[in-house]
This record gives sequence, C-alpha cells and structure tokens, in this order.
Amino acid sequence: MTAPHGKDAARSLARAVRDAIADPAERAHAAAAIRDRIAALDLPAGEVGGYWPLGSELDVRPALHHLRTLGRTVALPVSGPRGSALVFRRWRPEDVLVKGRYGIHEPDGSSPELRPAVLLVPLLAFDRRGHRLGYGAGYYDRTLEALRAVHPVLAVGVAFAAQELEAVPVGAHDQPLDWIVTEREALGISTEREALRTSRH
Ligand SMILES: Nc1nc2c(c(=O)[nH]1)N(C=O)[C@@H](CNc1ccc(C(=O)N[C@@H](CCC(=O)O)C(=O)O)cc1)CN2
Ligand SMILES: Nc1ncnc2c1ncn2[C@@H]1O[C@H](COP(=O)(O)OP(=O)(O)OP(=O)(O)O)[C@@H](O)[C@H]1O
Repeated sequence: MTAPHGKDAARSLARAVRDAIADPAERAHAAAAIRDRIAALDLPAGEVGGYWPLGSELDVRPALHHLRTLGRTVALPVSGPRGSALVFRRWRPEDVLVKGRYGIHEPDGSSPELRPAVLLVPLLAFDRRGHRLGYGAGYYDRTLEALRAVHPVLAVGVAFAAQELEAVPVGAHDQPLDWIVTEREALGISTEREALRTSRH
C-alpha cells in the first residue's frame, strides 16, 4: 500500500484493504499464525488484554485461548464514552459476553476489572517504525497512557501483513507499540525507533 496523506484517507484505504481479505481459509491461517507468533514472544508476566474481533479484523481468539492454556489470565476491553480510556475485564471462554457501545462483545459488569501488562492492539494500518492507525477515537492511546502511568505495558499490535503502509501519519498522543505481529512476521519496534529487528519463523 502507498501511504495516502492524512489519517482519514489512510483509514479508509486501510479499511478497504482489510475488508478485501475475505477468504475464510486465509483468515483462519492468519489467526493461527498470530497465535503461534504471540506464543513465541517473551511476554512479561501479568494479565493479557485482548480484543473480540469486529468486522474484518484479524481474529485473535485462537491466540487468547492458547494464552489461557499457558496459564495467562485474559481480559477484554469495555468501551466507555468517547474520550475515556478502555476498561479491561476478565474473560474466560465460558463467560457470556454482552454487546457494548459499538456492538462489540464485552464481559459484563460482574467480571472483575484487570490492569493488563500486555495489550493486543487491533490495527487498521501500521508502518515499520511502529506507528499505528486505529478507528480514530483515541481509545488505545488513552488506555496505554493510563496503564503505563501505573506500570510498564507491552503493546503488541496485530494486523494482516497487507495493512502495512509506507508511513502512517503520526499524532501527538500516539503511544508506541513494542511489537507488530502479522501472519508473516513479528516485527520488534525499538524504543529509539532506530534499529528494527525482525524475527521470522
Ligand atoms: N475488536 C475491537 N474492539 C475494540 C476496539 C477495536 O478497534 N477493535 N477499540 C478500539 O479503539 C475499542 C472500541 N473502539 C471503537 C472506536 C470507534 C468506533 C467507531 O467509530 N465506529 C463507527 C462505526 C464503525 C463501523 O462499523 O464501520 C461508529 O460507531 O460510527 C468503534 C469502536 C475497544 N474495543
Ligand atoms: N492520551 C490522550 N489524551 C487526549 N487526547 C487524546 C489522547 N490520545 C488520543 N487523543 C485524541 O484522540 C483522537 C484520536 O486519536 P488518533 O487519531 O491517534 O486515534 P487512533 O490512534 O487512530 O485511535 P485508537 O487509539 O482509538 O485506536 C485525536 O483527536 C487525539 O488528539
């Protein structure tokens, strides 16, 4: 993809690219690859915040199930009003989810609130410097900022390889990602944003 100017233009292009990945076998293959690549990362101890797939997003549910078999506690985001940070509540496979603010499945209020040390962040687009584009509501930037004010959080962006742009427009509030995981690679983002290291399996 060539990077269009402006975040909104980049968003609509990225959305179209993601929607175009329609083959269920290709999607299932990507979900399994993401599961394996996340399992191979040296994740810090603590709870893992995932997400429940929306529309054409990459499905991280196989990864979440696998993390549970590794003994991890998994949480899902609950969206509050625009302008707020996401709240994470514990998710277990047997839990019944409710539809939240944007029609996204979320744990109900009886599920305990957690503060994840690892966050899987759904990406609309990304570039190799680690910049990301979300839906534009700023939820993940606010959430990472709030969580990181308390303890370190490893942010792992998740996307199809096709969602890569040459350069994603940068915003003042953008919180850095530590890794970007696609079905093709796990891309480590250095804090200095200089040396990039790529692990391919
Ligand atoms: N699966 C998933 N869960 C997630 C996110 C995400 O990106 N993916 N979020 C990441 O932030 C939060 C929800 N954020 C959202 C922010 C804006 C809109 C939004 O503007 N929706 C449009 C309609 C979008 C469409 O369906 O085309 C709207 O409501 O008008 C939706 C979700 C928390 N949970
Ligand atoms: N920590 C923050 N404090 C105040 N405003 C913020 C913060 N983070 C983001 N914003 C604001 O939220 C809006 C959306 O931000 P941005 O365009 O970076 O969204 P995004 O990264 O695409 O979305 P998301 O983080 O939800 O995935 C912008 O107007 C931005 O200024």
